Amino acid sequence: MKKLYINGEWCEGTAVTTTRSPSDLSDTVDEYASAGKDEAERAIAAAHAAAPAWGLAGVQQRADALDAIGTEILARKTELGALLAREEGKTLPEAIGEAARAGAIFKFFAQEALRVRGDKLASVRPNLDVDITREPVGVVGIIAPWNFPIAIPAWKIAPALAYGNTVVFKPADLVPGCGWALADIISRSGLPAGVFNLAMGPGRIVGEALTTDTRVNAVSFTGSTATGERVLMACAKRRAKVQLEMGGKNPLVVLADADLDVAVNAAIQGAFYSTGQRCTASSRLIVDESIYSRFIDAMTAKLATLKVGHALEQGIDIGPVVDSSQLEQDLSYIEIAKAEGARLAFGGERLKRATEGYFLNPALFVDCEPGMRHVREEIFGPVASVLPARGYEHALALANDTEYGLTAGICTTSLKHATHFKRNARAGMVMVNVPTAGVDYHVPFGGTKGSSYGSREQGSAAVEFFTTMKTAYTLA
Ligand SMILES: NC(=O)C1=CN([C@@H]2O[C@H](COP(=O)(O)OP(=O)(O)OC[C@H]3O[C@@H](n4cnc5c(N)ncnc54)[C@H](OP(=O)(O)O)[C@@H]3O)[C@@H](O)[C@H]2O)C=CC1
Ligand SMILES: O=C(O)CCC(=O)C(=O)O
Repeated sequence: MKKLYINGEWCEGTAVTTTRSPSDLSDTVDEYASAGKDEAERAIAAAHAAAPAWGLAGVQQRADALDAIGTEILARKTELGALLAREEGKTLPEAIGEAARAGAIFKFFAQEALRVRGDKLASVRPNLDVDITREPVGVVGIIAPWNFPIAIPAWKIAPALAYGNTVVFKPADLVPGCGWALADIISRSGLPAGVFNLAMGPGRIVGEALTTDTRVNAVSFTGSTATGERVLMACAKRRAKVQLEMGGKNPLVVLADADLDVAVNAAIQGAFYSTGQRCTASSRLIVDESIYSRFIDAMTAKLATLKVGHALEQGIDIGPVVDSSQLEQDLSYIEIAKAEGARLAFGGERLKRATEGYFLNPALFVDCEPGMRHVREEIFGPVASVLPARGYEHALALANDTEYGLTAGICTTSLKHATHFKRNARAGMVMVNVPTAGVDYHVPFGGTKGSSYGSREQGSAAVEFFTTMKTAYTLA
């Protein structure tokens, strides 16, 4: 059984979680210790005790530890990718790519640790100097989702440690294996005891402890809107710093002048790769009516060539849905869409394969209307809705007609429309002729409206969340 990591030691939990591969329910991935209230409390206490010394540790020590973590992840990316594919159901190439991304993130923040800047200004009063410096926030609680079980923890843990904070990390209960593997690597990086702690366990116990315990100074969360709001309320009540990345209902606009191959590739990758289980997925395809039928024909032809199957099998394009409740959610939205009058142009049915798993044929709904539930609500599966648009202005209005604002994409050969869309799409990230999903690791990530709350993650923007400013006045 894989254990919890608290105060530099591997320890038992109060329960055991057994995980199975969504590609093959007879394949038991492993058994993991699950923290109860006591272990969550011990992890928080360890991070709290370690915070003052780590906050004052030299930046070289932080940079060395992060670089060592990044090096080991990169050296073992194939093995980590195989674990990820087996546990979460992403295809092997996607999973290896995610592991490599996590390694690159640790290496990026190893360098960022050396670049924390301050400022020095003349005072408005005589004989005074003013210094502005950044300090660690203290103890950071990290609550991660299942859909990027290595990369998302990496982009929260790496900046937290780089800027001198201590960490209690709670992976999603569906994917403790990836969280454990990351913790195992971190445990060998030379960090002092208590600086990093792994508390696998249920959200309602470990997650709640992180959001309500006054010793946790900041919480970084990615997951559903409902849980995000709960986390926000608990943190706001005790004035803890909080950062939320939640849902998306991302539009991909395809204009009349788009290169059809580019548009179809962007739509297929953005909507269906990673089984559509990405907050950046293009779940709304908004297509100019003059190329509407050509686009749908090309999409259905391409969809018919995609292979859905076991995540570890060679040549598979789309792995299984992560678990039975996500599959139920996907299937129920497929029924809702049919009942709403959308036309199912492709897929939508459960598929049988050699192993028993949660395989779903990607679903493409066409002739959708903006008010339909499946067009407005996040499904988080391989289901996309096509809406016809009457020209650019109408397409932009449809794109912005959502309570979310994570990513927005456009396929066009017109510089004028691409430039206008970049300025006017109400989203935190805008893509031109590339899929809405799949982002770089060294630039800010986050959305507007209902998708995000708090300052941006990733890149040099991460310093905002993981540090606090101090202004010092000195008599010269
Ligand atoms: N935007 C995104 O990136 C993601 C969005 N989602 C959306 O969320 C839906 C449900 O997925 P699900 O995994 O259940 O998402 P959740 O929001 O429930 O889970 C995200 C994280 O929050 C934890 N958590 C659960 N309850 C609490 C709580 N009361 N306090 C603090 N933390 C808590 C979870 O722990 P535990 O796993 O133990 O429950 C997990 O680590 C999906 O269908 C999808 O729509 C899901 C994943 C990512
Ligand atoms: O699209 C990506 O690269 C990142 C997506 C993501 O962070 C998410 O789905 O939670």
